[in-house]
Amino acid sequence: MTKAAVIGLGTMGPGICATLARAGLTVAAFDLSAEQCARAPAMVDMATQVLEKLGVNLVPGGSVGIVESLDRAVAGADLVIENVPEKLELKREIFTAICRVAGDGAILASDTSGIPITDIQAGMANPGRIVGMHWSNPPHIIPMIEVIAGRETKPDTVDWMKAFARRIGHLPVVIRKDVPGFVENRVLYSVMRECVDLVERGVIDAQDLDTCVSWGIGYKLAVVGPMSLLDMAGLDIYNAVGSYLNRELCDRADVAPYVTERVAAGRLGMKTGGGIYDYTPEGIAALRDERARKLVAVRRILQE
Ligand SMILES: NC(=O)C1=CN([C@@H]2O[C@H](COP(=O)(O)OP(=O)(O)OC[C@H]3O[C@@H](n4cnc5c(N)ncnc54)[C@H](O)[C@@H]3O)[C@@H](O)[C@H]2O)C=CC1
Ligand SMILES: Cc1ncc(C(=O)O)c(C(=O)O)c1O
Repeated sequence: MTKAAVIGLGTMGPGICATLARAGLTVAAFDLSAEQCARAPAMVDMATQVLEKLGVNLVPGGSVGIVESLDRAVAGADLVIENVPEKLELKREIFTAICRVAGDGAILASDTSGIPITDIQAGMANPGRIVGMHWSNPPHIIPMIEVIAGRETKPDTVDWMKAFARRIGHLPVVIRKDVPGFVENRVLYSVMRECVDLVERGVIDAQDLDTCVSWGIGYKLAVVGPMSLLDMAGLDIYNAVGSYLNRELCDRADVAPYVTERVAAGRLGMKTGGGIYDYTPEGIAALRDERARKLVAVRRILQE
């Protein structure tokens, strides 16, 4: 397999392109926005530099080209990765367009954060080749990729995706049931819901919460996974603490005003210069560099 198509060049697309090219693939990328297409080459270069620092397997000959249409990107591709916004109807529109152009043998993947693959593939041509390929941000640094089969996904497609993830130097995890949010985001969003609730209720301020979690459970979980941590702490401890604490945890089914109010005000975070914290363009560049450097250093240790 040599050609991949990446549809969508926002937060995730450029890092995915760089990772594929690093593995020797010819990548054709497309985004509806001319502005995103214009900024993409610099973002791909930044990710490529990080991959060089990581020393991730280099297969010579890879490249990334930005093309002028989805059809041009998808034509002749062995793998297509959809990376458009998290809206089911939009993703279905994109997959319908992809299926019109893609070869019968092409694998069609969605980087959806948690929309069931079954819902994306329903009614599509040759749905057995459609699979979830959920990367984590930043995609060129975080190696774990969730592989999710929808109801109609062929087992061969899952096997292919597992092997492909390894081929590009990543770590595939097969999610056995096509549940909303899969696994990573169900865990992440339960943590995020509790964190937002604690800050919103004034139990702790945002900066101290980040310190508490990053240097506490975040640091520990990077080395000791949750199931192993239960054995390390003792299931009796979990049993005792959970017996009174579980009923106290945030269980809201909606999104906290702490978030919805900021979204309504256009304060989306780094992408708008401010969200929970405020940022300057220089500060964002410095943060991105520092975070990439630290993530690379931690990944090197964790891979020992
Ligand atoms: N941001 C994150 O941390 C992660 C996001 N994801 C998922 O990946 C997908 C993409 O997420 P982001 O990159 O963050 O979104 P984004 O909003 O940053 O980028 C989406 C890109 O898609 C483009 N686009 C919109 N409609 C299009 C169309 N019809 N044809 C071609 N391009 C189109 C937009 O111009 C934009 O550049 C979403 O499903 C998201 O849930 C997955 C893992 C992590
Ligand atoms: C806030 C948030 N939401 C979704 C994702 C994802 O994995 O889809 C991430 C991420 O870190 O990748 C995220 O931070």
